[in-house]
Amino acid sequence: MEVVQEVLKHGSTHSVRAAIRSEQKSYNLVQLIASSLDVHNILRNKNMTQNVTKGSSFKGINGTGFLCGARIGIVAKPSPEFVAGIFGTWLSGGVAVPLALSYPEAELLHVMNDSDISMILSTKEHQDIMENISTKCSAQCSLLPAVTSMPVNIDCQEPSSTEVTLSISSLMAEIDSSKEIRGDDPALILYTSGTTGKPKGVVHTHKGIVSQVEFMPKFSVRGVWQRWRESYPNDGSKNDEAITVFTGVPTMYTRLLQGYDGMDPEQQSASSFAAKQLRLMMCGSSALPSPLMKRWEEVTGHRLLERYGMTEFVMALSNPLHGARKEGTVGKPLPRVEAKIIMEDGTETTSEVGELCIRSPSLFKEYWRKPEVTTESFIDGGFFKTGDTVTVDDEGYFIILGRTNADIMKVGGYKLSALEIESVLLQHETVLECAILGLPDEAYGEIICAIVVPKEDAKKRAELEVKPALTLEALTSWSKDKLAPYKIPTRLYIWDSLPRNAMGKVNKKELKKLLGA
Ligand SMILES: Nc1ncnc2c1ncn2[C@@H]1O[C@H](COP(=O)(O)OP(=O)(O)OP(=O)(O)O)[C@@H](O)[C@H]1O
Repeated sequence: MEVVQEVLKHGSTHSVRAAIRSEQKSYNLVQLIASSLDVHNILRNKNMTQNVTKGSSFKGINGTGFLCGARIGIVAKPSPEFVAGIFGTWLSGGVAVPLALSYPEAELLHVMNDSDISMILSTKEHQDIMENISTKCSAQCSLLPAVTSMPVNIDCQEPSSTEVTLSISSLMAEIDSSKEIRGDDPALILYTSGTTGKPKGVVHTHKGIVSQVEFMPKFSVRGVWQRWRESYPNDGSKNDEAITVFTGVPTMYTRLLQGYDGMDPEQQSASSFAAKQLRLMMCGSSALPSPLMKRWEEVTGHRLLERYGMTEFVMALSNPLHGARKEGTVGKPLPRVEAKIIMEDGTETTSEVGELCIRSPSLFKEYWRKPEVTTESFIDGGFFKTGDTVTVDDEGYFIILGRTNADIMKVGGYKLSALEIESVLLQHETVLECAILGLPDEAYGEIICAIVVPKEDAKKRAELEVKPALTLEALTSWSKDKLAPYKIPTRLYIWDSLPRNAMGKVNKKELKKLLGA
């Protein structure tokens, strides 16, 4: 209940102000909370209380709220309905499981079966698909009610303060009547990207969520550039609802640059101008290669602020807002986050290479139904072992060398970081994207394999000349003065694209299996 109570507290003071803007409409907290209560009533009227008590198809955990911690799947694009769906679930004592629309059916079913979803709440546009899928995992389905938006001209029809106080207190009365939900109870199960195996359900508590906020819009290259240009037309004016902060994953910035390169000079200039006006641009979720960071700065004037996070604790390390944003690093621990590096022998280091361990107020509670994995993931003192190999520079900025079991290659006695080699190859004029992985080898333990996606113009040239866009010989000779001899790839594949998951990450474990076979 803690999260909802926090929202209600804000609702009492900021209820008439817009809390969310979506597709040119605004929604205030009273509207969101009222809609959450509708969701609460839908859940209540579905006879779920009875099901929980009888222990039938409805599987609850703990004894909190009338849903007793049953899992409710939420299927909606980023919208007020999504937020109301989550709040409604929490008001009812349920655990919300956001289901990504970009997941293929098999992955969606994995998540639904793994988290044992009792009910799916979806918006109308996804109703048919979800009703079909729900039959395959015996979940019930219901529609998320549309949230009423604020009148366009809020000055004319602003609700009176009495109306607002009444709305808030009647909502409070409803909520207080449900069983108590504690800060330590599960609130949300987020699934990891599945970069290194099947996605795991990460359980976050009400208390953990109160310590942070997050929102992620749908991504479209043309849409993003257009939104920035509309925000800041190059006559120097500024739109009232201008975007001021943008955050994305490295693949998004690569795609945005591709989109930029395809524009005519006039549109390029309008786009650069608009992007320059934003206050801040951030990047995270996978390594931001230096060439990409530099090119982005040339085009938009923004030195991307790189951060490091995981589903398990959301954000932990960050370059500073004010101060040096150092390329190739993810900065230092955020306030109230503690980070330490543990070497293979279990000792702590402040300068060597080792595994990053994090302790933070936003740390998750456990992996869903994986008690052994949960136990193995923590060390004494409640520090979480991230599985990432890192080091620190002499100013205390953390450098991510990669996932220990996917990005760290053991080649003839050397431990090499795939991320470091990828960052160098991206400087090659032909290379648009690349992935480096270690393939098993009898003599060396592993050999370095590069998969390269060539840039469009290089691809076209190669097709015309009927030869590969890049050869291993050419890459080797180009790499000689940039990489130590033992870091130069000895196998090269040229592909049209890299298989990426919903977060834009490459599953190297899968690729290794594929190429090893
Ligand atoms: N700025 C960054 N630089 C390099 N790597 C990063 C950065 N930010 C996040 N990461 C990587 O992303 C991981 C966290 O991503 P996420 O929680 O989505 O799980 P995943 O590792 O992609 O998938 P799974 O845990 O299912 O295998 C981190 O452990 C780290 O490897």
